[in-house]
Amino acid sequence: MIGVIGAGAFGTALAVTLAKKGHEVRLWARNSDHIAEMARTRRNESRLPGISLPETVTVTPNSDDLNGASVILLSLPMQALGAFLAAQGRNLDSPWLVACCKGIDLKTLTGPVELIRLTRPACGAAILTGPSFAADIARGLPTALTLAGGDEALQILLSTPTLRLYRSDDTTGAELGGAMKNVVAIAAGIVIGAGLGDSARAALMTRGYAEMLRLALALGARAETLAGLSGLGDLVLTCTSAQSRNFRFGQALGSGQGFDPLVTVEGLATARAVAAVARQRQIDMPITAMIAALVENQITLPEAIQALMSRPLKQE
Ligand SMILES: NC(=O)C1=CN([C@@H]2O[C@H](COP(=O)(O)OP(=O)(O)OC[C@H]3O[C@@H](n4cnc5c(N)ncnc54)[C@H](OP(=O)(O)O)[C@@H]3O)[C@@H](O)[C@H]2O)C=CC1
Ligand SMILES: O=C(CO)COP(=O)(O)O
Repeated sequence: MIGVIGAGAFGTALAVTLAKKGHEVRLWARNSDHIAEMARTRRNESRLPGISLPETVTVTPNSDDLNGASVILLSLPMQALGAFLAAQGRNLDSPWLVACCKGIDLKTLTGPVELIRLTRPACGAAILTGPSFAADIARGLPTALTLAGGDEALQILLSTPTLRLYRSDDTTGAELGGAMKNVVAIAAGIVIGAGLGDSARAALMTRGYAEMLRLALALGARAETLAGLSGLGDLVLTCTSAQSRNFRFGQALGSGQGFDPLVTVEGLATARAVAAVARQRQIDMPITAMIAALVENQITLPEAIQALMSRPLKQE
C-alpha cells in the first residue's frame, strides 16, 4: 500500500498513476465535505477536474490509515508541511517519507526534506520533484522526475509506465531547484504579462538560472543536479507554460489583473525565504530579491523592471 498526504492536484495525480499501476493507494485529505464528495463522485473535481479515481484509491480523513504503507508521499503546499508534520508527523509509520512539494519553509528557511528529517529521523527522507503538471501525470502523458534521497527499490516502486524516475543523492540540489524555479517563473510571467517580449523572457530565465546555481552551490548542491530535471527542466516548463500557476500569477501581475488568492502559488513565500537565505549568505540574487520586494509591496512593478535593467554592466 502507498499513502499520499494531501488531496490537491499533485497528490491526487500521483495517487491515480500509482493506482493504475496496480498499487492500493490511501489518500489523506483534511476536509470531510471534500472527502465525501470524492467518495461519492470518484473524482476530485475541485483540484484535478476530469480525472476518475481508480477503485483502488481510498480517501480518508485519518492519517493513521496510511500506517504500514511502503512509502508515504507528502503532497501539501510547502508552507503547510511544517505544521502538518508537527501535528501528525510523529504518528506516520512507513520506512519512507517522500516530500512532493516545492519551496523553502519561511519559518525555518529549510526545504521539505530537512523538515521531514527533523520530525522523523528514523525514516528515510526523500524528495520527488521535476517538470510535470499534475494534469499531465493523471492523464498518463509521459513525464520524468527526479527522486532524490531514495534507493533503487523506491525508484522502482514509484515509477509507472508513464512516470519515469531518475535517482539522485543530492537532496539539497533537488529541493533548491524545485523551489527557486517558481520564483523565476513568477518573474517570467511578469515579463510576458507586461508585454516585454520573448527575448526578455529568455534573458530572464538564463540570468535566473545563474542565480539559482549560485545559491545552490553555496549551500552544497551539485551543479549537475541544477542542470537536471529538478532544476533546469522544471525552470523551462514553468517559465514557458500557461499551465503553471506561478507563471500565470506573474502574468496577471504584469498585466495589472487580479488573481484568485486561493490558488497555490509556491513562489510567493519561497521568494521571501530564498531572499532571506541569500542575504544571510551574501549571495547576489537580483531577480529573487526583486520578486520578494514586489511581494512585500516594497517596490512597484515599474521600479522593479527599471532596477533590473539599470544594474551595472558586468561579465556573464
Ligand atoms: N499541481 C502541480 O502540477 C504540481 C504541484 N507540485 C507541488 O505539489 C505541492 C502541492 O501542490 P498542489 O497539489 O498543486 O496544490 P493544490 O492547490 O492543488 O492543493 C493543495 C492541497 O493541500 C491541502 N492543504 C492546504 N493547506 C493545508 C494545510 N494547512 N493542512 C493540510 N492540508 C492543506 C489542500 O486542502 P483543501 O483542498 O482542503 O484546501 C489541498 O488538498 C506544491 O508544493 C506544488 O509545488 C509539484 C508538481 C506538480
Ligand atoms: O511545479 C510544477 C510543474 O513542474 C507546477 O507548477 P505550478 O505550481 O506553477 O503550477
